[in-house]
Amino acid sequence: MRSKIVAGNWKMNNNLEETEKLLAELSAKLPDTEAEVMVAPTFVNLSRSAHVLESSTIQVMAQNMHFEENGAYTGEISADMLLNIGVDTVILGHSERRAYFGETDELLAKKVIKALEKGMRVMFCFGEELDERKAGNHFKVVEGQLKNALFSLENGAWDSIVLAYEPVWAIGTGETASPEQAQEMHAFIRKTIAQAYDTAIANKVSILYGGSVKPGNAQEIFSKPDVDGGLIGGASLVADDFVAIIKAI
Ligand SMILES: O=C[C@H](O)COP(=O)(O)O
Repeated sequence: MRSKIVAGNWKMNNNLEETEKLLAELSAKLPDTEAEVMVAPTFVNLSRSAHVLESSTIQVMAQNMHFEENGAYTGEISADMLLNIGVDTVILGHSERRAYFGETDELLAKKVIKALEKGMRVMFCFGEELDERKAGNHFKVVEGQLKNALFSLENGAWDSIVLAYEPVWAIGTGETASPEQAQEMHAFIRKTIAQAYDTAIANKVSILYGGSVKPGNAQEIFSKPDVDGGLIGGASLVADDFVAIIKAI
């Protein structure tokens, strides 16, 4: 059975003091849930967050990592460094990494392979731009992103993959995909995986939706059969909103 997951991507927000405050608030208000709850603070606050949440059910993720073991890569962080501070899940392929830092499917494939080789879990993000949807190319774009970055993985690798479909036009814009649009794409993603691998793999992978999920729309989006939770940006920075979204699942 695939897991339900609610994950907060804190992006480049919150200093150490603010991060600790948010973690404390979240820990105090965390509802009883069968869903996995995760947060991804910035790199500078990651070690402290992992320490604070050591005995919590809230998991800590990194927002990115490099595909090499170590070496002369100024500004970069390796898988081993993350594991060393107790972080074993990494977000890869976020549209902001693709758009502002030139991350391609080919580069992401290398990062995914390295993370899996190290025994990490990968939350792989992908999704179409507005012009691609308007042109009716969204299914093709999404299929291409999956194929280029993930479809050379062996069957067993899918146990460590979580997918996050994030239509770029819905990220931070307040414009959410309708629950029907999310369901349509998630069902398509599952079908595409079933064709490339098999139905058992397609049915066990968690597929999260991301893009302007808020307390007011979470329940309807999460009620769709192929939506297994959400990757939340802005609303995960406000403890009460994030908690309301966790309750919605
Ligand atoms: O990683 C999270 C997504 O980019 C969604 O961000 P958002 O909830 O602020 O639209």
